[in-house]
Amino acid sequence: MTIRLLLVGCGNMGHAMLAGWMKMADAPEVVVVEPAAPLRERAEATGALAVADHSGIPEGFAPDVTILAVKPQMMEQVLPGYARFRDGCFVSIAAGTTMAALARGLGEAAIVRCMPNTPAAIGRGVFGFTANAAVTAEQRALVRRLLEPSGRVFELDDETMIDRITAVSGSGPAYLFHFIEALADAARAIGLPDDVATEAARQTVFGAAALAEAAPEDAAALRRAVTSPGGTTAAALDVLMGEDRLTRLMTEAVRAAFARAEELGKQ
Ligand SMILES: NC(=O)C1=CN([C@@H]2O[C@H](COP(=O)(O)OP(=O)(O)OC[C@H]3O[C@@H](n4cnc5c(N)ncnc54)[C@H](O)[C@@H]3O)[C@@H](O)[C@H]2O)C=CC1
Ligand SMILES: O=C(O)[C@@H]1CCC=N1
Repeated sequence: MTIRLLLVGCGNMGHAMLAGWMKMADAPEVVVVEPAAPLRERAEATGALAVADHSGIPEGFAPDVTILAVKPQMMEQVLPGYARFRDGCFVSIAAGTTMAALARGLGEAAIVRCMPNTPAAIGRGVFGFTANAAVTAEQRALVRRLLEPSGRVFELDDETMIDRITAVSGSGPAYLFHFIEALADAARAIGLPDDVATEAARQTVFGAAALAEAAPEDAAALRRAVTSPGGTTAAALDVLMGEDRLTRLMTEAVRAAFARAEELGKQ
């Protein structure tokens, strides 16, 4: 049976998920609500029907799943327009927005909090999700059917885990993108031509990530295989690993993201 989806908000993350769904062999029927005309056009190019607000949703469209993909700060004002779809299940992807806040806007409803990431657009996402007590086994299976083609799915039994995974995989792609920028800047700083610096940094991250996925060894073993005793890598790793510098920096960054998710939940 074709899944009927209502996607509310088709910005960066909403569109990434939409792109993933529309590549599924049994692609769902999707109605998108998005106020920005260029983003509606982009959504329609995938095969979805896009409307500017909830009053434009076709009469009789009864979504199995309503995905709430607006900014956390918008959620409170957006929810009342969708409470009428509570025969289906709701999936919020907003960082921080709590189950309690979602239930205040939607009433007694089956609600899933999910944290995706943008590589979902190419089937390489990471998703954490947690469901409230009203979500049936069928609805849970439906959510998995929607997420699994787009990446790795982790069901987490405690809502606070969603704020934690937000700080790791939700925000994580940005950390890696910044790593590429930083490596390219460092390459320029030691005199590589600009275009070589940019491409060498990008390709090194792609190659290393692909190898980390394909090789049977774990990351530590792969790192050791690059590191000749007394060689160049050891000199660089002394800087990164000395006093656990990079681990401490990553931990500080991830803690900041987690704290922000918790703060967003209190607004
Ligand atoms: N960007 C990312 O990598 C990730 C984002 N998220 C979450 O996804 C949600 C959306 O984030 P982004 O896509 O980055 O933001 P965005 O700003 O790109 O997308 C939000 C979209 O909602 C639309 N919108 C505003 N008011 C609306 C309304 N009343 N009805 C329907 N649509 C409306 C906006 O026009 C915009 O296109 C946020 O809650 C964020 O926490 C979660 C995981 C990763
Ligand atoms: O930055 C944010 O708040 C959202 C949530 C995870 C990724 N982007």
